[in-house]
Amino acid sequence: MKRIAILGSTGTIGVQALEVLSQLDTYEVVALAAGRNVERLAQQIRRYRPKLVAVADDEARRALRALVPGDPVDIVVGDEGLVACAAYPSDVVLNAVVGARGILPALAAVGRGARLALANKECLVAAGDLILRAMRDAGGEIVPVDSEHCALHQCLRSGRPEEIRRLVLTASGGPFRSWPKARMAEVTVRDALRHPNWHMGQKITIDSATMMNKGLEVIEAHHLFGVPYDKIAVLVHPQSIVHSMVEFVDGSVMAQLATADMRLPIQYAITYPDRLPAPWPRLDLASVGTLHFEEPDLDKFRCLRLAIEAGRAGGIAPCVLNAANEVAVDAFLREAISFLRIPEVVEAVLARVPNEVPQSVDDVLRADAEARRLAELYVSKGG
Ligand SMILES: NC(=O)C1=CN([C@@H]2O[C@H](COP(=O)(O)OP(=O)(O)OC[C@H]3O[C@@H](n4cnc5c(N)ncnc54)[C@H](OP(=O)(O)O)[C@@H]3O)[C@@H](O)[C@H]2O)C=CC1
Ligand SMILES: CC(=O)[C@@H](O)[C@H](O)COP(=O)(O)O
Ligand SMILES: [Mn+2]
Repeated sequence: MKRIAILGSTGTIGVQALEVLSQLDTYEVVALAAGRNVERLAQQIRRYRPKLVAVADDEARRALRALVPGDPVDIVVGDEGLVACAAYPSDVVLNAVVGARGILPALAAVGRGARLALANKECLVAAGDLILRAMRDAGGEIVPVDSEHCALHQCLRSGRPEEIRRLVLTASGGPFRSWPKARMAEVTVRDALRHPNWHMGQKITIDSATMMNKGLEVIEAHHLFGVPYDKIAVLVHPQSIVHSMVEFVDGSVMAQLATADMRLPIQYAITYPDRLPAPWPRLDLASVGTLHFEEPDLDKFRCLRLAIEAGRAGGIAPCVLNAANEVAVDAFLREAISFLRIPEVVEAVLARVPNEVPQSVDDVLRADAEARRLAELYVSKGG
């Protein structure tokens, strides 16, 4: 049996991961971490019998303990709890928490040489250089769960870095791909939460609607595959069947295709280098008929442009972009700001924080906190 810790076990990725593990039957779930959904976490504890669980705070711990009164499981809290779950002895840590909260557990996992199955893209955006360095120093590894990066990982299995001409990340374009720019001022939370192809948590669904998700993924790809920004392209593909492609120097293009089902990348990241049979529906290209592609509109989707610029700027700019975006998305979901204010808040915060190269994770966490403070100020100005 291999041992696995799942961070974000109550979220959309976490729940699908436990479903995948139930079918594999060769993994022992040793640790689970979640935020405040203690009812779902209690069910998971009863079924998977982890040794350690983490929840967001003491209130959640009390509520969880009341639901599993006689269970021997240890319950820890907060960011220290998340790190304790990542540090708990295991072969694989699946990081599927949302947001920059994923940085410290990612460092804890790769820093002890474990495999990090990575869904939490925000940690690489904010602290990619530090996480990659910690991974190399400890001999750990990262296998991406994000569907595009899982696709690229598969396309690159037999390739050498010097053979890559460019990575092509596909993007669905989100629910507003075909809306005229003038109509974007009318976007409601309900509209933005209607992703055309994927059922995901609220934060990433809004990121897909602004196309910030694709910008974060460009930065994620830069770190994961060590490819410079001028060799990473974004191509809109509304069907989300081609999950990404690699163009090689001789003109060959390798693509990975599959139905839009995250159980595949989750299983791949856990079992790699093994590719195991799976029960989910297969791709039927004859019934799909035609695959459609188009260029992204960087004028309509300002978040995508901002993210690419922050990635190219490097230093703490991607961390600042990410933190400001988290605050702005949260405010949009609370209906405190409009959809079009999201890029405005991000751009204003980026302009206020001087860029520098972070030397340590403390530098990153300080920049994250400062960007959040400024973003809250812009949000409180309303609009
Ligand atoms: N969903 C998808 O298909 C994809 C997701 N990703 C990435 O994976 C990550 C997770 O996404 P997704 O599953 O959609 O998100 P969800 O919102 O569905 O789940 C988020 C998880 O994080 C947990 N969490 C929230 N706050 C805390 C906290 N303070 N401490 C500990 N845990 C906390 C939540 O716990 P609780 O609910 O108990 O509060 C939940 O388990 C994101 O980074 C996303 O970008 C990447 C590609 C695809
Ligand atoms: C499933 C997954 O990996 C998401 O990141 C997805 O790609 C979002 O779709 P968009 O292409 O609309 O951002
Ligand atoms: Mn993705």
